[in-house]
Amino acid sequence: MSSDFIKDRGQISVERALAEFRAGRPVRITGRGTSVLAVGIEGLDEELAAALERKAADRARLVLPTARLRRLGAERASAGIIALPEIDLRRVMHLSLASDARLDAPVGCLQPLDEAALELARLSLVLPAVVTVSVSAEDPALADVVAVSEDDIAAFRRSQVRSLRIVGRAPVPLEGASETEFVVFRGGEGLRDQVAIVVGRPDLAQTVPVRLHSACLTGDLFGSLKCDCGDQLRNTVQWMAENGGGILLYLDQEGRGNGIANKMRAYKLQAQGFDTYDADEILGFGLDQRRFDFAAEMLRQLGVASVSIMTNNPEKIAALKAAGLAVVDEQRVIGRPTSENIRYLAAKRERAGHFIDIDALSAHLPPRD
Ligand SMILES: Nc1nc2c(ncn2[C@@H]2O[C@H](COP(=O)(O)OP(=O)(O)OP(=O)(O)O)[C@@H](O)[C@H]2O)c(=O)[nH]1
Ligand SMILES: [Zn+2]
Repeated sequence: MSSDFIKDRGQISVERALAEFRAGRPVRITGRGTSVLAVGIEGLDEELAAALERKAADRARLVLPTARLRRLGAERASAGIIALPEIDLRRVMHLSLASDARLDAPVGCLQPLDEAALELARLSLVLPAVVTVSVSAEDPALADVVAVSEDDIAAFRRSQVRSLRIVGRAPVPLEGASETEFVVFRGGEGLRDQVAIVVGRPDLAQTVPVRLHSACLTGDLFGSLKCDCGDQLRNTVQWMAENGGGILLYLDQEGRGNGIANKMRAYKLQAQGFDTYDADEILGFGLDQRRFDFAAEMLRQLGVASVSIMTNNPEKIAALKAAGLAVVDEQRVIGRPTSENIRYLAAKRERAGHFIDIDALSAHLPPRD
């Protein structure tokens, strides 16, 4: 395509690669004079496995993140690979996903481009488990496979913050908050636009109450009893409307940034007794994959410099401070405790240091029906 239409070739090639990964098709990753074909395990079937093996210049590799390798019994500081003499689908799925799986081979060090393949999986919100095979860069049969460079993958998240821009805004009266404006940004994390909800008329020259709210379909929309997000969302808007206004950032970070499909996989594991963080670790996710640098940029573009942040999450406070915003004070945002979410809230406090008073919450648990 002519350069008239292409402004940021690198960002575009990553966006195309994300679409391929989500469709379960392989992508060719290039860099350091080498090339690999990479495919997320969700897209793997017998036919694709055989095609990869035909193209492979050496043995296929299953690339797994630190969290998953830890679950398999290998304590490591970085991701690693398990060599695949043959791409045996049953073995690949078991090693990548089963909650009772243990290592059946030594873990090797990442080979060039393997980490880029894993980052592509994370960015495309599929399971963070990838099969890679080294291939020759000149193979004509790979001409129609979407190619992307290792460097462009590594730079993508930063470019998404840099390119963040307002693409639309309009008044949307809400129940209990009639003077509200939705401001839509393109860029940031996730695969959809981000929305800043300006409640009332906050004086941007003063300290502005703000909340960084990660999207939670189950809680925000359907009133899930498994978390406190829906209450936090509505209570925050209500409080802002009654107290001089504020800004709620509604961020495309479903599932602590892992996406709704992975959150449902985690919920299925939670139904088997795992807590919210162990369930994520079984799937290969660390404690919390989210970043909030782009949220700070959204506030900056809205003209906010000094904030009173409404959260229990120390990571969010630290992120706004690191981005240079003045965090003047913090307000806790607590939803109703339920017998289904009290363990989730306790885990956030015990394992992620959230400022949640579990004893006070437990005292208000509704009687078991
Ligand atoms: N992976 C995973 N994500 C979850 C689970 N329960 C809720 N979430 C997600 O957790 C996030 C909660 O977002 P927030 O309420 O903005 O943030 P927080 O980290 O809880 O901190 P606060 O600002 O104090 O609420 C959303 O992305 C939810 O989809 C779970 O069990 N597993
Ligand atoms: Zn939730």
